[in-house]
Parts: sequence; structure tokens; C-alpha cells
Amino acid sequence: MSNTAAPTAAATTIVPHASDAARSGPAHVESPTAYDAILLAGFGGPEGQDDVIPFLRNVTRGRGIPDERLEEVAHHYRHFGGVSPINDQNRELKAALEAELAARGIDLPVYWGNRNWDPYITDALSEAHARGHNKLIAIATSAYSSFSSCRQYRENFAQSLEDTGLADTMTIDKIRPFFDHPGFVEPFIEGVRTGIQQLREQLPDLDVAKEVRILFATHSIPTADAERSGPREGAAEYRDFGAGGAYAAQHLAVSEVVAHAAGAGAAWQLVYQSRSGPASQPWLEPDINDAIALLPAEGVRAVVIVPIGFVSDHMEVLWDLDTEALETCEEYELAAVRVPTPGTHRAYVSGLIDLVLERRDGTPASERPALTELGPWFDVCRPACCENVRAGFKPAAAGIAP
Ligand SMILES: CC1=C(CCC(=O)O)c2cc3nc(cc4[nH]c(cc5[nH]c(cc1n2)c(C)c5CCC(=O)O)c(CCC(=O)O)c4C)C(CCC(=O)O)=C3C
Ligand SMILES: [Fe+2]
Repeated sequence: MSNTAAPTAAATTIVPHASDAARSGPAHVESPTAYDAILLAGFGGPEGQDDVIPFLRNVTRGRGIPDERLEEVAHHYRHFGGVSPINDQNRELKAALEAELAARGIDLPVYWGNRNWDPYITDALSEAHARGHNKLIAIATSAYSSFSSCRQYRENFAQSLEDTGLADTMTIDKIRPFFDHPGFVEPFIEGVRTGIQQLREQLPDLDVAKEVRILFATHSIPTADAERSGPREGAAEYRDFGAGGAYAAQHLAVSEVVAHAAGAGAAWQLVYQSRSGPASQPWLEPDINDAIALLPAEGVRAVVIVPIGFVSDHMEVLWDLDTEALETCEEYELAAVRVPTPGTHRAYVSGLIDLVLERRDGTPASERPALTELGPWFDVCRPACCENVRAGFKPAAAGIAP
């Protein structure tokens, strides 16, 4: 994305970094730090029918999700035997990270803990401490800036340090939001290329540039959260990211990179999924299903769905995309493919280790890979970054205090 490109909804409002000099200032890159362990922080998910309701209570604690929505979501899990694949996916990611570390001769143990289900972050911290590891660098399984995708993990870190009594002994830093790191982006580029190939095989007369639409899908969040994503207005690092704040701007920027690299000239758009909350509360739109319904009238015959907001094929992907969105495509007689998430893709696993090392070594910003002009993002979150206007202020680890 460039500030000189033809105006689009996103490009006109994003002010890129002025220069490499501005990018490598101390505000962006922290000093080298001798970490002694990695904390893999996941969302967590139920692993049996009896877990479903307690898990949903954990996720929605104090957040005003209507009962009907909880029942609906419980049904998604029940449909799959009450088991979310997310914990197994994180077990596999942990094993893949350990294998990559071993292959590179790096001696950093990986501790895995979840925000909303067993094993909890508190378990991981206690285990790390018991083995003498107290300087942690966290990898959260979420690539973007917003309350739900960044700050909530950081608040859970702070709370978990309190709960384990380790607040004075242990520190937790976090790798930068990695939405535009090549390790995260490459698997999507590969997936879109393959997806378009599959559509061509299915529909030999397909005119890709005219008849294919690439739908980049991410989790909807309340517009109030989206507006507050990234540095707070008034902070030195604040920039006007346009509608949807840093959250939408990051998704738009990385979607454009993927579409440009692999889209074969097809048009693309950013769509949202998995909305919850009271109907009166505005959330980011359009919903993917509403967007699909409009496509036949535009001459679209085939759709590539790219779960650009997610790192693994968990329930939000299996239900909201593979079940609901694909059904909507069928209803509107559109051919459709869903691209895989990074999962344990080699590039992704190796990219996560690179992100740990750049932080450990204090690598200058100018030497850090970033595929959009928004990045590389800050090492530490700015004061009041991504604060939740609904729940109010809570302390957060891995950031600059307000
Ligand atoms: C931005 C974002 C991500 C991406 C970043 C990241 O990956 O962390 C994400 C991921 C996920 N969300 C997940 C599940 C749920 N999210 C919920 C609720 C909510 N998510 C929100 C946002 C996000 N969510 C928001 C603003 C709410 C409303 C309540 C609140 O303000 O917090 C609810 C409650 C019921 C409902 O409202 O749907 C559930 C069950 C799972 C697990 C899937 C599995 O089990 O396989 C994953 C990976
Ligand atoms: Fe969610």
C-alpha cells in the first residue's frame, strides 16, 4: 500500500512512516533482552461436551453477550462433539516451535498456556518459574492490534502474574503484532494461488479478473474497540488510520499484499465474521454472508475465502467459514474455496522464531521484515494502546504504562 497509489478507502487515510530513520527510533525497538523462555499464549477451547458451557462462561465473563448468542455458539461446539480443534493446534505449534529451536541450536523452552481453558496462562507461568525461568517472551496466537487480539492477552498476563504471586519475580514481554511479517503472510499467498488454481480447474471458462472475488475474512469487533486499536489519540505515535482504526488498516494493508502477490487480477474486499454482542452495539461490517449475497449481481461466479484474521483452523474458521459462509456460497450458486490458515506452516513457525530473536537481539527496525508500510509494528504497546472502552482500564503487561 502506498500513499501515492490511487485512492482507496484505506490508502487515502493511512499516513505511512516518514522514513527509515523515523522507523528505527527508540519508540519502536527495545534494547536487547536475555529471555530465558517463550510463552505460547493461546485462546483455549473446550475438549468435550462438559467443557462447552464453562468455557463459554470463561470467554464472556462480564462482557454482556446475550444468552441466545451463547446458546448458538454452544451449538457450534456441540456439532463437533464439544471439541474445539484449537488446543491440539497449539500443541502442534508448540512442538513445531520446539523442533525449529532445536534445529537452530537455540536453548529456549516453550511454555504453553491459554486465556480461556486448561492449561491456563497461570499454569504455564508456575511451571516456568518452578524450572527457574522468569524472563519470558510471549507469542500470542493473534497477529493484529485491537483489544481482543492484543491487549486482552496482555491484561491476562498481568492478571496471571498477580494470581501466581510472580508479579515481582517474572517479566513477560510480547513479540510485535506480526500481521505483516512474511512468515505469517506467505502461507496465505500460497493458499490464494492454490485456491485460484482449483477454481480454474473447476470452471475451465472462468475469467479470473472479472468473475472471481477474494474475500479476506476476519473477526468482527465492536467499532468502538476498532477505533481505539493502536496508539491512543494524543500519544506521540498516534496516527489516523481511518475508519476501523489500526485493526482495519492492518487487515486492509496485508490483504492488499496477498491479493497483489497471488490474486491473478481478481478483485478483493475485507469482510467480517463471528459478530456477537447486543444488536444495538455497532460492530465492523460487512458480514461475510451479506457480502456474498451481493456478488452474483456483480457478475462474480467464484469466491476465494481467506481467513486472514486467524492463525489456525479453529472453530471460528470451521463453523463461521467452512459451514456458514460456504453454505451461503452454495445458496448463491458460487463456486468457493477456503484457504488454509498458517497453522504449522514452515514459514510461519520459522517466522515466529525470527520475531523472538529480533526482539532478543534488539534488531534495528530497518532490518526487520515487514511487507506493508504500516510495519514493522512497535515492540511494546504504547500507553493505553487498544484499551477497551466497554470494560475500562485494567493493568496490562508488555507495554508502556499510561
Ligand atoms: C479479534 C478476535 C479474535 C482473533 C484474535 C485471536 O485469535 O485471539 C478472536 C478469536 C477467537 N474467538 C474464539 C471464540 C470466541 N470468541 C467470543 C467472543 C468474542 N471474540 C471477539 C474477538 C475476537 N475473537 C470479540 C470482540 C468477542 C465478544 C466478546 C468479547 O468482547 O470478548 C466467544 C463468545 C461467544 C461469541 O460471542 O461468539 C467465543 C466462544 C476463539 C476460539 C475458537 C475455538 O474454540 O476454536 C478464537 C480463536
Ligand atoms: Fe472471539
